[in-house]
Amino acid sequence: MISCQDAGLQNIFLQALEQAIDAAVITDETGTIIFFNAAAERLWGYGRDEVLGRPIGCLVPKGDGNPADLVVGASRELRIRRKDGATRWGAVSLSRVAAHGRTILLGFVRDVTEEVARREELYLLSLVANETDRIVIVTGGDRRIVYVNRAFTEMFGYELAEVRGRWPIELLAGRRTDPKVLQHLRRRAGVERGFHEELITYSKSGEEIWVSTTVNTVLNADGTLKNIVAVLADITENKQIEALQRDVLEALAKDMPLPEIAAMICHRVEAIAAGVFCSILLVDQDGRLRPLAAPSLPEQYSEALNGLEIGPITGSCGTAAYLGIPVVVEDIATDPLWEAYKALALPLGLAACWSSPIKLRDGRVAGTFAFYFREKRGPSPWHEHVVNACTHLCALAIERHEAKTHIAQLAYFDTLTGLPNRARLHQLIDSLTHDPDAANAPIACLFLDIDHFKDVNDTLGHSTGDRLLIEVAQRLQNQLRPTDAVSRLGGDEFVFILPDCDADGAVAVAKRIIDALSAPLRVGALTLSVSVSIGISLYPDNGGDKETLLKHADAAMYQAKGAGRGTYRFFSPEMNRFAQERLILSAALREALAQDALELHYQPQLRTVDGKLHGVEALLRWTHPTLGSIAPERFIPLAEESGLIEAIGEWCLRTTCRQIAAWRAAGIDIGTVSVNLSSQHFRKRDLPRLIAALLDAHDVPPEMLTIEITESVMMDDRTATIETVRAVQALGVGLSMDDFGTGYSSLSSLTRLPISELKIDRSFVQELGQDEQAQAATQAVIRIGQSLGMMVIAEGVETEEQWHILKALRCQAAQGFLLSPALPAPALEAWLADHPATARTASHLDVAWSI
Ligand SMILES: Nc1nc2c(ncn2[C@@H]2O[C@@H]3COP(=O)(O)O[C@H]4[C@@H](O)[C@H](n5cnc6c(=O)[nH]c(N)nc65)O[C@@H]4COP(=O)(O)O[C@H]3[C@H]2O)c(=O)[nH]1
Repeated sequence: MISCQDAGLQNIFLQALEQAIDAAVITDETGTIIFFNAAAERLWGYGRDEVLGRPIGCLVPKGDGNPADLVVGASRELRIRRKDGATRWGAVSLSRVAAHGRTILLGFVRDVTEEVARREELYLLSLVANETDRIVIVTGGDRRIVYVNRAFTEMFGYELAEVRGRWPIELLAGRRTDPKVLQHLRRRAGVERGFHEELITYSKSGEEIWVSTTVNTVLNADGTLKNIVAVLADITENKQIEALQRDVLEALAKDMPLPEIAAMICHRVEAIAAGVFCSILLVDQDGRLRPLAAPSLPEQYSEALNGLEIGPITGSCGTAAYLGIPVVVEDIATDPLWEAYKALALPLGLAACWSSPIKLRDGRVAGTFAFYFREKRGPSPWHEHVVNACTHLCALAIERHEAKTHIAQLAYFDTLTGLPNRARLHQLIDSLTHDPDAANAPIACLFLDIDHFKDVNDTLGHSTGDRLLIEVAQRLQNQLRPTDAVSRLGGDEFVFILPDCDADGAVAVAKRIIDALSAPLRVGALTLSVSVSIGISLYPDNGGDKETLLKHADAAMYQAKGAGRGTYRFFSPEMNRFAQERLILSAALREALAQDALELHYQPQLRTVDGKLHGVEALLRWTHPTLGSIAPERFIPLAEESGLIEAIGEWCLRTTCRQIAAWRAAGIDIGTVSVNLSSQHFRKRDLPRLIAALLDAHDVPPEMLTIEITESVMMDDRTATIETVRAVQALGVGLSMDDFGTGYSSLSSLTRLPISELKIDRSFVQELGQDEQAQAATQAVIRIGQSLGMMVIAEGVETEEQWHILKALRCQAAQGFLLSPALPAPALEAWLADHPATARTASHLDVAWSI
């Protein structure tokens, strides 16, 4: 107990201690509690009776030490253990009092639990602000910086002291900062809560940093601005990748060549990912690596990889391409994948290589994208991020390149033979004739046409024709010097362009080509012999531009054809006239058809047995207003080439039907009328319908019409042709085989189609009486035709002798100048009137030679 000489004063002191706001605890020198005021009772939750006489240690949690050991005079915080088990914090100030030979310890304790908690919270918050990678900037209500965190200092290089009081935007914005974004920031900061912007900022040293910023506004209770809190993240690398993506897409849109795009990707990636050497390789169709870009690797390294076959243990790239998965080699020196190749990489200081396959949308591995490192290591997540973006970009670029190549292939190359096409040929001639280095150097242009190709197409079918063209193209290509080019213009026409080649050189090449093609070609199961006709024109003498050069070579080619085929001819000015004439004729023929200026003449066919009329052959005549009469042998091939032949055939059929109807109406018995149709008509399935409609429209009995077909129709084994011929025959119309014996057809093939009539070609007839073999051949044709139940008619009978021989050979009918040329309808009628002996009798149809 405290004793005091002045009991009154003692009492005052005790009252003061008792009523103190802070808890007051007094212990004696042994640490035993001798005083515990009311505030202490509240703080600890103990009544004083429960603690007086107990050691002071009972007031703090076990293990926190003895409060009596606290330094006297200093203020300390210690934990308080309350009676209810809760813990609170108290700030203790301790005094030692010595009087009357006794020493006591007086401790005042203030409850600071809330303060400690707030301080802890602040400490944690400061951790958040300072230990994060995010940059934090806080401004006051005047928008000037009051706080920046450690990340800010690390990123921008400014200490808090340097930036305090400055405006953040003015501090960080710079040359390339988007002014619009700055304007947004100024307008929204301090007004809106939680908005984002991305902008370029600048560090103290001037380094450009892309940041994404989130800005929050803190207001006072009265709504005035208290703080602005901006949290920034460095997105420079993402932005760099985005920029790279954008630039690659732009480059693609601008049609930048693939190697340039690849080099750009490498350069940019090396700038983003420091210490990396980039390499992009392509995988070709044979599974071989082809360097595309590796701008920072020595050229000889890329060259060494060129042509390397991909496989399961082929370094990083060859293996990645082979397996289709990324391959990480952290140590080239020891990794088995590099065993065979490390000697290439190690001397260059390349220690590690990580390669990823570039996969296209169809799953095909088109190439590899690789990172080489100088130290042994694998990729970081950031590297992976870059590579993911880049393999995607590379795939896009390669796909685009392939699509472009394919389009160019379609646009500039013939799909059948793979040779350059006409468009490419034009480009080539232009580039040669416009090359200032090769000014006036002669260029030879060789125009090739396969002889009788049409017959192959018509008789053996288009697929055989196509395969023949492929074989021919192959042989032609084998004749090329490295500087020469051969292209296919279409059909069976090929053009050679021989730079720096004079007339002698052109002859040598022409001969070589003719030779090369003279050996039989195997086309599937067939062996075919082909020959070519070649026209030669020379630049600049025969033409100073591509059109003229080609036109003149074409004209020369026609001369080569005319000279017996299988040979070559040089262009001469006369040929030009000939070629022009062909053009003029073609246009004039079209006009004649449109203006109904063509005519049909009819040549009588008489039976040899009694001289009576068997029928007539309708033959086309064209008289040009200035050029005069033009022979069908000139204009029919033109019509076939220009596609006019179909319309001409239709016109002939219509005119014939109309004429038959007119004769029938006039009571003139003309027998059958033969109309010549080209093989092209039989490829149209609507021919039977057309004939049926014309017969019907003019009320012509089908047996009065005979269609003359050529051997090429008979040999055409296309289903469409065979079906059309059969459908025409099914109408009741006769089918006559024209010019028999002049082409490829064999007698046995006669049975394939429902032929009712055979015409012996006039080349046989003209030899009758002079050549025994011709007579034997004619006889054989007559016999076989008749044995197949066909009518046999001889063409081109010009002499009595021929007529008598044919009669003796029992050829049933004949036509020819001896009897009558082809005549216009009125003239024919007059001829018939003048030759009453030819008049048909009712029984004559039954008369036929039999063998
Ligand atoms: N040397 C000689 N020739 C004679 C004699 N008798 C008739 N000729 C001619 O021989 C040709 C017979 O016609 P082709 O063999 O069908 O040969 C025809 C035929 O293949 C074709 N042609 C004629 N008209 C047409 C037609 O309307 N359409 C089609 N597609 N071709 C036609 O043109 C070829 C030639 O017709 P044209 O010049 O009219 O020539 C006709 C005719 O005038 C004679 O005694 N001696």
